[in-house]
Amino acid sequence: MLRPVRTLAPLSRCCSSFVSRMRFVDRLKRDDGACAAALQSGQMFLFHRLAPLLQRTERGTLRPVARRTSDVQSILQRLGSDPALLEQSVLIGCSQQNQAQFCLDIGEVDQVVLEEACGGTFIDLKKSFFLLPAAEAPLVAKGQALLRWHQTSGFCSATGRPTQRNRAGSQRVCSDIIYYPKMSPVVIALVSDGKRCLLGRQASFPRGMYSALAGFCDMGETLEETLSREVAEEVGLELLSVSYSSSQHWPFPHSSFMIGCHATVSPAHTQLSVDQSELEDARWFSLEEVVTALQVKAPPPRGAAGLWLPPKHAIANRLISEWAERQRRSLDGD
Ligand SMILES: NC(=O)C1=CN([C@@H]2O[C@H](COP(=O)(O)OP(=O)(O)OC[C@H]3O[C@@H](n4cnc5c(N)ncnc54)[C@H](OP(=O)(O)O)[C@@H]3O)[C@@H](O)[C@H]2O)C=CC1
Ligand SMILES: [Mg+2]
Repeated sequence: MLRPVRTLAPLSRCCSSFVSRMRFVDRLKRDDGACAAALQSGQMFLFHRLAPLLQRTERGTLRPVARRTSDVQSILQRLGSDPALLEQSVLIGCSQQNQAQFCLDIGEVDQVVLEEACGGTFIDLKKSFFLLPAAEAPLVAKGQALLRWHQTSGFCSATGRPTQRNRAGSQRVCSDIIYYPKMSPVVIALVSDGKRCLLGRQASFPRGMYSALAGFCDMGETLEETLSREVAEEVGLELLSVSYSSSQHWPFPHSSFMIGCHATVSPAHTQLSVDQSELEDARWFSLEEVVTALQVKAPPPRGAAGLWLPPKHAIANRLISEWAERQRRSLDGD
């Protein structure tokens, strides 16, 4: 059963400005002239070979550097780069101040020279993502995903000819074939037997880290079918129920659309049969273990036991936190 559990409060609070920003972005996707004009007065997030330009904050976190397009233009001129590079910029959104936001990969220019000119450091997204503010990490991830898509979609898979992009970069075209940016749908679920929750780890995860079970949707499957199949394949259990929680764009390894759910199994059928080719381990964890792990801020030291959960930016963390909160409330009789 699908049951939306998240409300859209921020939309209703600033509805008119939200509507105008969304319509503005939509117009820029459709109107190349309007998009070119918006670029001139827009904000630019720079990348170097898909690594975003970031600055360190006093608190030890990172934040993306947004430069005015005119500044980027002058920097490119000063460095002797082709000003036509700006035409490769891709629209990623609109700021609260109604300024169009773009991203651009300047991989052709020497990284160190560019960092000095722009004031920041290009840091691999895998290393920086979890140090970015929750409000800005999705924008950086979206920019990287769109730039990657353009870098790998230069040719039509039907005719072999070069594809042409619109000004916003929201599509690429070869005669009458239109290509749109691609995402892979993934279902992720926190499975519970009523008292405990099920977490698994892949051999590639950092030491001690366990997460909710996830799997890519096969062609033709519903969300519920994907989840039932993945849980059966990975841990040998049959689901009783599935409810939707929330979703997230996930940039690793490429663009996935993560659909987050809660799922239950019968408390009478909880014996795990882990497919070792997919998971290194899967276990049932008590509420107490999960609550303790949610408070752990850094990975446990080498050799130390203890559960470590995915960081806050990951939807897995949200699902685990929701489950813990619900369990706590039901124990308190709320
Ligand atoms: N944000 C979050 O909180 C979390 C995000 N995730 C993300 O969810 C994704 C899926 O989880 P995972 O358990 O690995 O998935 P699966 O259990 O589906 O296993 C991954 C395997 O599925 C195959 N596969 C099928 N379709 C695709 C596709 N479209 N793209 C890539 N591989 C595909 C590949 O196998 P083969 O190579 O043999 O073809 C791949 O190795 C991962 O990318 C992971 O980063 C996972 C957990 C938490
Ligand atoms: Mg999986």
